Amino acid sequence: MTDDLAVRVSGLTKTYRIHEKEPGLLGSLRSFTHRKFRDVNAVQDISFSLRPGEMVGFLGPNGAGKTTTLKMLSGLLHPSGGQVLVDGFEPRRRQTAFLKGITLVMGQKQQLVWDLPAYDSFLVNQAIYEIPEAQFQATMREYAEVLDLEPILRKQVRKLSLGERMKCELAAALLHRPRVLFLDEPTIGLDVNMQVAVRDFVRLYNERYQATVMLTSHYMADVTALASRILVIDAGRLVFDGDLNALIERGSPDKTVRLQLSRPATEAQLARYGRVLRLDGLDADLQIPRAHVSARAAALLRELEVADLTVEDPPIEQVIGQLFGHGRTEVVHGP
Ligand SMILES: Nc1ncnc2c1ncn2[C@@H]1O[C@H](COP(=O)(O)OP(=O)(O)OP(=O)(O)O)[C@@H](O)[C@H]1O
Repeated sequence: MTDDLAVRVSGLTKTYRIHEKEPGLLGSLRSFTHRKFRDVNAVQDISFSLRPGEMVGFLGPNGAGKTTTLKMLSGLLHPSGGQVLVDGFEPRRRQTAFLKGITLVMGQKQQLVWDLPAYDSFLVNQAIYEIPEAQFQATMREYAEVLDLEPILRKQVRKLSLGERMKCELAAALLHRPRVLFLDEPTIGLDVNMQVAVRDFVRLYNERYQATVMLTSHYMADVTALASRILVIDAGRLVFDGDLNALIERGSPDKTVRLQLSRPATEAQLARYGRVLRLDGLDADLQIPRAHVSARAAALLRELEVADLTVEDPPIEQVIGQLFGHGRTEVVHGP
């Protein structure tokens, strides 16, 4: 089957059926005769598509359905409804050609063998994915250089730091040079330097191999650095699909203007331009509606003695929080 899209998802749904047991011994006994079930609608009727080479941030609060979606896209879970094509294949069939074209990296799970050096796990993956020796050597050289793996390749995985291990996990997961990457919290728990190393590697891989990347992360810096398009899922439903900037505009009608004054001003003076969020000596932050920012900034520069003025969007975490707060159920498409 051929498809010019890397990922095509239509009406994707996953319902988990969970067994509910009443508490206590009596509850346990009763559950033998009267089994009670409850359905959890983890993913509800979501549709979207990704073009080859696109990098997309997949955001949502805890329990929103991100991991469930990524597992269905990788063929680890069967959907309860809807259609999925990844790289032209139906993931649930887990055909060899499909598996050779994708990868799923889960920051909280590891595939490397704990008691062996990472290099041995790379050899196992070479055999599983039938990677020709020359390509294996070339890829190893490339990844070792970019991720600085040389000093850690021969150490037992259990002796590596979390960041070192994550770098090896990524290299192992990308050894077969997949075209589609599903990355579920690849930087979780890493220190800032390691987060940047992982981020840079993903960006380089995307550029070099035109790979499609779908990424979840609780670190907004990952998302803003890698993805310009964002999908937001909340309670199993897709509530936003569009440009990161459009999301910021929609989620927050205001901008923050940061001022450094060269002569003090009173709160009342500043309040003529916008809501005063902070006034600390010569430093002040004003909240100004987006549509008025240029005119008010010009007036501030004209009418007060300003040493420096910057205009900032609110933090993306705040924007997303506001979007969820609205409790939207239909997909909002950015431009
Ligand atoms: N195996 C399972 N059986 C029953 N319910 C499950 C199972 N896995 C997940 N769920 C439920 O499905 C919903 C979605 O979970 P999922 O792990 O996909 O969310 P998530 O967005 O990845 O969350 P997080 O950011 O916390 O990892 C949650 O309500 C969760 O409790």
